[in-house]
Amino acid sequence: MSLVFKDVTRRYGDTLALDGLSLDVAPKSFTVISGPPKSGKSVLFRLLVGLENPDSGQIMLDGRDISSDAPADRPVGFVPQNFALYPHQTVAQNMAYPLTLARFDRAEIARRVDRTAGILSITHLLKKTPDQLSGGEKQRVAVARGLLKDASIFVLDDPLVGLDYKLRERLMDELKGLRDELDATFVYATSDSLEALTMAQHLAVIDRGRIVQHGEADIVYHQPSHDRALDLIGFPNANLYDGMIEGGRVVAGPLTFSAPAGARPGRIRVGLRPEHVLIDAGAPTTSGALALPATVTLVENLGGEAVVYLDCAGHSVTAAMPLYDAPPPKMHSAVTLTVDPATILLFDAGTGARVRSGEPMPLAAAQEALQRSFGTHG
Ligand SMILES: Nc1ncnc2c1ncn2[C@@H]1O[C@H](COP(=O)(O)OP(=O)(O)OP(=O)(O)O)[C@@H](O)[C@H]1O
Repeated sequence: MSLVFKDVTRRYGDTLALDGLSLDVAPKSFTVISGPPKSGKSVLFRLLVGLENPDSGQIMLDGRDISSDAPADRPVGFVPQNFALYPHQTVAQNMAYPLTLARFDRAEIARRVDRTAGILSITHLLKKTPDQLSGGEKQRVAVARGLLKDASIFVLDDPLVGLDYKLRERLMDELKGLRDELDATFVYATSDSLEALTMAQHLAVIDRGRIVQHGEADIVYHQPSHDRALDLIGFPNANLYDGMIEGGRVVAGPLTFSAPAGARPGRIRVGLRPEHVLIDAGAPTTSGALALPATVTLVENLGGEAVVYLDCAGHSVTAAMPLYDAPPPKMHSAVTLTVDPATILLFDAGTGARVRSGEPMPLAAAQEALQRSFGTHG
């Protein structure tokens, strides 16, 4: 079933929660919507399940606008962010509650509860009450309740928030398996970009009520079409510097390098992923690589890799380095950073749209790209 948001706007007083948001969700995909807190994820979902109506715009299921249909008439299952289980009811009763309200017959309710409990491995919990469950088990029950509906689209609003990492990882795997089993479309919101990258087949980056980029997760990570997508997706955060193109050179933060052919002079934003900043890597192997003296200000050792924060000519630089063949540098030590200019991303300083290297983007094209990334496809 195809799901399309078309120019959807939702305002609360002075707050523009959704700002003409457009998004095509691929049928039967596992689509993750990732964005910072307050970017509009929950509001978008409340509109989709019918708890609220948009001020303008359309929500289309298989080409039909459902934005004013009653929630019960929408083939959409919902796992909300804040779930509450009724303390005096058993897990089975908690799960069954929405179906009981919708006056399903008992046999059908029992069949669905058993099936969904089986899929989520909570059959042994069905007779327990919520106070006998761990945090992870409660979350699993809440997910099960949302999946009980006979729906073709399931909406999960940050359902793993607050769980410890191991449990989250396991539940993430299970949710992906569930999508396959139910053969439905899953739309999943998270403000954790690592979780987004781990889970997503399709990734939509939301920022201030708009989709800034939508595509395969790999592409969004490696080819961000907008500086906000680079900034919001990935850990550690990307390096971003405002700078200028002048006399055929880009100067931004600690980086100075030849401007791509035909790049127009003026303001520019420059982005660099931490894994593309090499520390004491020896003589550069690529011609034109930048060699920058820097001082280590902080090292976070994550076991297999280290995140190293540096000062480079008065600018902060973050590097991520694997630790398999070298230990991390010492605090306050002087090091040399190597950066291959081919890994540096350029963005229009005004619109934030990506400027492809070697292919300067005139203003009109940049604006068009921005509209596209804020538009249906991204
Ligand atoms: N009922 C409401 N009344 C007023 N403002 C609201 C209401 N619901 C949401 N907002 C505002 O709309 C914006 C988007 O909120 P939303 O809850 O969708 O963010 P979110 O991306 O889900 O954030 P989080 O990750 O923290 O859940 C926020 O500025 C929020 O304060």
